[in-house]
Amino acid sequence: MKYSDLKVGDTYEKFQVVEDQHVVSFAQITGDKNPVHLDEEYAKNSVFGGRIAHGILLLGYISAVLGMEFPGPGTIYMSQNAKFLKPVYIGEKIKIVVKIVEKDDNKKRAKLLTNIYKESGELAVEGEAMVSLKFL
Ligand SMILES: C[C@@H](O)CC(=O)SCCNC(=O)CCNC(=O)[C@H](O)C(C)(C)COP(=O)(O)OP(=O)(O)OC[C@H]1O[C@@H](n2cnc3c(N)ncnc32)[C@H](O)[C@@H]1OP(=O)(O)O
Repeated sequence: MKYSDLKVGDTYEKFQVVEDQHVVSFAQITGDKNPVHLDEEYAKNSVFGGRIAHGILLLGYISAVLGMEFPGPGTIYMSQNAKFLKPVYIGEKIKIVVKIVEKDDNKKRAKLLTNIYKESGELAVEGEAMVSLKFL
């Protein structure tokens, strides 16, 4: 995709299953072995009632969309903010939505809405990213 192909309002959606192996691998890679992600018994007795995905793993799925699909290879992260509004459970099929909300044609940058929805349709992660698209 070229910078000139992208328009404000363009939207991309992707479904992603949060696999147990993703959570286990993420915990091993980063060292975040918080029992709410890994320990069934602990998580069952927590406020969430079951194991949930790391918030940053969820942002990783967004990163993968930005870097590989929309806008795609050449996209460079400048910033990403996020509010984790609802927990996402292991095995859930989430919907990732990326939308171009602003373009800066001089700097070839874009502001993106980056949201994740639960299977129930509830907003789980509300976020915004700024990306450089100079290298598309
Ligand atoms: C460090 C790692 O190992 C751990 C993780 O990664 S945990 C995984 C990522 N986090 C989550 O999955 C958490 C998902 N979010 C929630 O379950 C809930 O939002 C919460 C338990 C964090 C907070 O719930 P609660 O205390 O019940 O708050 P309310 O829903 O009653 O809302 C009250 C007001 O706070 C606002 N708010 C709620 N959550 C957030 C948030 N994440 N960020 C910013 N603001 C939040 C909410 O909008 C309400 O605002 P209002 O103005 O009063 O309406």
